[in-house]
Amino acid sequence: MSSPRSSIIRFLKPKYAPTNVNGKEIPNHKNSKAIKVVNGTAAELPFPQSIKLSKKNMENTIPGHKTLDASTEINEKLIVNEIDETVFSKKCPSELIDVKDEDIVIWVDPLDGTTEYAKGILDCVTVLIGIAVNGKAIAGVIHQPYYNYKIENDESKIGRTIWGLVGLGAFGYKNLQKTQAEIENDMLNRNLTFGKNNNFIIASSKSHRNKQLDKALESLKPSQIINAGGAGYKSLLVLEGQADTYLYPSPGCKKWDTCAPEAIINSVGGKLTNIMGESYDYKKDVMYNNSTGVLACRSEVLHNWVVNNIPKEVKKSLTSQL
Ligand SMILES: Nc1ncnc2c1ncn2[C@@H]1O[C@H](COP(=O)(O)O)[C@@H](OP(=O)(O)O)[C@H]1O
Ligand SMILES: [Mg+2]
Repeated sequence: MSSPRSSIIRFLKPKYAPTNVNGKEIPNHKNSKAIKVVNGTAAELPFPQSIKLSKKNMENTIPGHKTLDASTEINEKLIVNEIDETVFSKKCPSELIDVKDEDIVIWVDPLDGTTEYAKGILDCVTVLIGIAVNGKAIAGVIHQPYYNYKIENDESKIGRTIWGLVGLGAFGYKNLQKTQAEIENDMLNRNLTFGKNNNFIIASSKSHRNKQLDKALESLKPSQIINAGGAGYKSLLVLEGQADTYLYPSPGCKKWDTCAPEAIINSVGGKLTNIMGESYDYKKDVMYNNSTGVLACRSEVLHNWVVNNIPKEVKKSLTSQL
């Protein structure tokens, strides 16, 4: 049997993946001169220099708008050489041990929550690294470089890294301390009903609001709506139970926004798909846009309910644009 070090799990350790981008490498937002705001979006950000990618990564496919290609010179100082042995202390699921490099595609968003970053709303900023095998989101890293920045003066305590692997679980986040059966039962007990006021919380876009979203919210009638920036951040709200659902019934999110969140949420028993309940394909030649929206829930029961209760005209408006 192959050693776990030759398996997919090696991408989740700092040596080969930018999992260890800590607050020190992310420029101090207040002193950064590199930000210009163009049409509400930050341009000329000091990324991707702050992402550490080893040359080894370059042998895999890393599609994306803000990513590096194989010819890019990488500053040696940015390459992480230390090994995080805690990752290797976990057992790689047997079906992933012998995955071939050519079947792996890595989707990187070096800065998710761009609009919020430009506005200084720093909790929402994440670095996303999603690993797909044969088109399926299998493993992911969400790094939140400014986590705790409002309450913590000690720089070493600012920032955190959450990672997950389907078949193994997720690590580095505040676990709900409930079994998946308890989470599912809790949702069943809420008796969600179409068009009635329902006891659940939806997180959705702060900076990309639109008619489809408003229409869906009108029908689902959640008890609370959290408007927050970033696909990574909203996925963390779902992972940690601050929101029950992340819903974005609109095109705009890209594969690099959802690959890592999908893998992490799926790895704990939740589900991230398009609004029809279908998983996205993360092969290297796919369209970058997630044109049929995003729906993530920590509970599969809730996920099914939302899929079945998103108004037909909202679904139609997305599929008719394909
Ligand atoms: N209508 C739209 N146009 C462009 N990008 C969009 C978009 N809707 C969502 N996105 C992208 O999806 C991610 C999550 O969006 P939101 O914060 O609105 O939920 C953001 O990634 P980036 O911040 O990496 O650009 C954002 O740019
Ligand atoms: Mg993004």
